[in-house]
Amino acid sequence: MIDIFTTGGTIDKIYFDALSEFQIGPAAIPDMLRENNVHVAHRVTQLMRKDSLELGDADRAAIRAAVEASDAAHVLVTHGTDTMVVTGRVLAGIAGKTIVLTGAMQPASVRASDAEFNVGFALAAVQTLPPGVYVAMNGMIFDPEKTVKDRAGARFVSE
Ligand SMILES: NC(=O)C[C@H](N)C(=O)O
Repeated sequence: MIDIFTTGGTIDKIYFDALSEFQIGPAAIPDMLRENNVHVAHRVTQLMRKDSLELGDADRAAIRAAVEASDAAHVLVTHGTDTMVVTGRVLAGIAGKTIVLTGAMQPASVRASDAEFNVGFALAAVQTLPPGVYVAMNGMIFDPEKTVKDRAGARFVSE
């Protein structure tokens, strides 16, 4: 069983035409898994709908509490990329669980998005990596303690 917690971020953004801007909508991952015929046992819980720049300490504590309370050994967290490593650090030290964070640089709702690739990659990572906390983005696995987002390059890099 993979417990999937969604927190928002660009991966879940949808275009609101009346406002001509993107807002965070319902979690993209349930449709994505169904459309891609993913049958691995999983459960999706939307914890919050926030751009990760708006997450505070209380939000991160709530994410940690949800992960700690999960009975699953494999936990996937979808999250905005700007502060993904910050939340990854807050999730350190939860014993016996493989915890993988992923997200997207472009909304899942747009055609040229990295969302499906990243979610597929993260699903593989969460089922195969040993216990610990990882960021799985754009085909690479990162240690949140030693990683930064390179905003200009739209990628993560190890420090
Ligand atoms: N690509 C993203 O997810 C960036 C967004 N500002 C966030 O961190 O929620």
